[in-house]
Amino acid sequence: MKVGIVGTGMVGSAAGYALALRGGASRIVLVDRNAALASAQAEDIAHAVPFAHACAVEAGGYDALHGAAVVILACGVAQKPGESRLSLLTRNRDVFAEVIGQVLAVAPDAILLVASNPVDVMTQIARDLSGLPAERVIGSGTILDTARFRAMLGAHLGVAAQSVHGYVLGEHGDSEVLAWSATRVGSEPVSSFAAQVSAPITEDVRARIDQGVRRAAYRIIEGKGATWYGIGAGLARICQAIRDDQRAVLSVSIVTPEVDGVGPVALSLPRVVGREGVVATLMPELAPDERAGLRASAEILKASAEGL
Ligand SMILES: NC(=O)C1=CN([C@@H]2O[C@H](COP(=O)(O)OP(=O)(O)OC[C@H]3O[C@@H](n4cnc5c(N)ncnc54)[C@H](O)[C@@H]3O)[C@@H](O)[C@H]2O)C=CC1
Ligand SMILES: CC(=O)C(=O)O
Repeated sequence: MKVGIVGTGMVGSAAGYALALRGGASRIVLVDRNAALASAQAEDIAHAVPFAHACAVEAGGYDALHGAAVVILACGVAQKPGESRLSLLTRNRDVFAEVIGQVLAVAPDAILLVASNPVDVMTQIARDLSGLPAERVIGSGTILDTARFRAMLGAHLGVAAQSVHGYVLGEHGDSEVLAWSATRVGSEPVSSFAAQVSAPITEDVRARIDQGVRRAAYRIIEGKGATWYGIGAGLARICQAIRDDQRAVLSVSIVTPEVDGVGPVALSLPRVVGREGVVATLMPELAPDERAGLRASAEILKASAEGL
């Protein structure tokens, strides 16, 4: 499967590297308005290939995206320390207005995989600009927040993150909702598992994990200027689900007709991802406070999109 990446800064290059290591693509094409950067990133990633899976890595102009099955959009500006994701909106909207027509001119059948922030509203913009069906314009959404939740909860419980089955819903951002009530570890509800391993989820533990997940990007950006490894791996994971028609349940963002009376709005819910993009959406059973949080998150995102 050929995967294009437009925007080859920290996120785009990390996605390319993760794709090469995981074997998520047979051909990776890097495009950036800074052509020298795209070339250098392609050459560097290509040097990881002998240690990983067979794939071709190259840089080029938009014409090199011809035949791509997925095009990752990681172009535009990123947050500075203390900045919110939503503050990037008008700047990245202008970038997408320039980029998406050029992508679709050569790769009209590609699934668009949006990473640029604020990723939910950017997904809605990409959908509007492209005219593609909603299920083929996928935002990475909370795939990263879900990974952070699983990592932190797994560490608290002393269990592999892979055995934690829980999701972060709504906005990839400040209003996101950790769906504690729908979380299981192995086959057990999280509270039952926590009691059995003597690691109870007290109010303090819950608040620490909640803030740890919600504030992760701010913390990491404060320390190293940007985040890239987690999202790079998440983008590669989504590509694998598409390439292999895995029907994997991932928390990703697409334009959704209605969430608790609010919509249409792009936000994350657990969704089944396969070759055609998102093929089904699940609404977890949530506690009343989580449900109210999800509705509030949807309202914030809808207002941001309408404010443009
Ligand atoms: N969805 C998520 O979970 C995450 C999203 N992000 C977002 O990803 C985006 C990229 O972040 P970074 O890679 O750190 O930024 P970066 O500044 O390192 O890279 C952005 C790249 O986009 C390119 N670019 C800008 N305008 C362009 C245009 N019109 N056409 C082609 N290329 C263009 C730039 O030349 C640059 O190489 C940001 O919006 C950031 O907030 C970052 C981390 C996680
Ligand atoms: C920057 C960003 O969106 C994140 O790391 O969550």
